[in-house]
Amino acid sequence: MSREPIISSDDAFEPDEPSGYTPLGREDDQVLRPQRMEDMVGQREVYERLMIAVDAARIRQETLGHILLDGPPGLGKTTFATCIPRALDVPLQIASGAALSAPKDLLPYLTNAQEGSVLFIDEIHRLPKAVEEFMYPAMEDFRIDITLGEGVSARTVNMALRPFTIIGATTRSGLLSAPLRDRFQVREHLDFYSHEELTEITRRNARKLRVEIDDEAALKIAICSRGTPRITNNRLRWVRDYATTKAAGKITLPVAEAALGMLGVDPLGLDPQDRKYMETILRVFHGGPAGVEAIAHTLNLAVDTLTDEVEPFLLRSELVVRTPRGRKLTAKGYEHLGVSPDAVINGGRPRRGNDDSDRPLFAE
Ligand SMILES: Nc1ncnc2c1ncn2[C@@H]1O[C@H](COP(=O)(O)OP(=O)(O)OP(=O)(O)O)[C@@H](O)[C@H]1O
Ligand SMILES: [Mg+2]
Repeated sequence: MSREPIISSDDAFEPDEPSGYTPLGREDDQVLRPQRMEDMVGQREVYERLMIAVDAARIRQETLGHILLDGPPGLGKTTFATCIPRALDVPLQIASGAALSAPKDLLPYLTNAQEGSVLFIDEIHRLPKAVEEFMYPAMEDFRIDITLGEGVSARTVNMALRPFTIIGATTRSGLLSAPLRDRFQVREHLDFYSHEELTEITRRNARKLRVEIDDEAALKIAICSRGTPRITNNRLRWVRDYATTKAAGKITLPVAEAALGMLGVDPLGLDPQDRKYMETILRVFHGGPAGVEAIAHTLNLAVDTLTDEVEPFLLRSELVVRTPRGRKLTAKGYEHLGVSPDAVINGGRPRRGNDDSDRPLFAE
């Protein structure tokens, strides 16, 4: 089997390389992304199961079964998908479901796939039906049917492929058709990270960015990260910038609090967009239930942005619930906005006759 990695393992970042070079801007993304499976923090059960599958494939010198990773954005789907081929020491090709509009777009990836290699298809729920159906025999039997010519002279040629692994990633596993979903031998759901896990990610990444950070400050950044490592990294970079300009480079708790306060991040880690979403349900829809399209239109946001990026963490935090009739604030949601559910009638104004009728619904 020919196994030349496209991503070589020697571009892995060495945290203690003595160059004194401090990476800046977008390069940080690559620096902060774990390069090996062992560097991944959290998702322990998913990690253990994937490692068993990877080790078994390696020991038996077999091709790894297809893997589907789903979960909200920024939780590590792409990171797992790039670490797995490294662990197997096999090449990786990367494609996006949105860019594969016809079977011919997928063809080069399939024919280029070396034996045992990995083809990562991001946003796999965006594959058109025709491409999906074209993939079925490729995934199951490692062969494809290609139609040559048109009309009466058209004929179908059956072409064999080298056995390879597809890793699919999606934020919307519900949109995947059952036949496609069933062709993945391993299906893993990534969930939000705990504060402890995000604290560990903050500490490790502060070392990589060569910035000093207190334990309380690391915990504060973790709590303010909406359970999401990508947000942890963004918050850490912002707090580092703030510390560089305002606090001689060291991240202490007051520095982290001041920097996060400037971003409008509240004690639960919600950002202004999260609060605007909750306030819209409260003010415009009287606490709900409200349809997601109506909320999205009011906020001038795409429905996908709401359902994929904003809602999962708020649902998970039990600030909002999804009911058959739409989204509703929970008691915890009202409490977080500093409003009593009883106050929300008559178009969001306090109850008539209430002594506090001039009291604003939102604490200023
Ligand atoms: N388990 C982890 N340990 C440490 N850092 C992580 C972990 N998972 C993710 N990260 C960090 O979070 C960033 C975002 O992760 P990643 O790109 O893998 O998310 P994703 O699930 O693919 O998101 P999207 O759905 O938006 O594509 C990574 O660059 C990495 O730095
Ligand atoms: Mg990704």
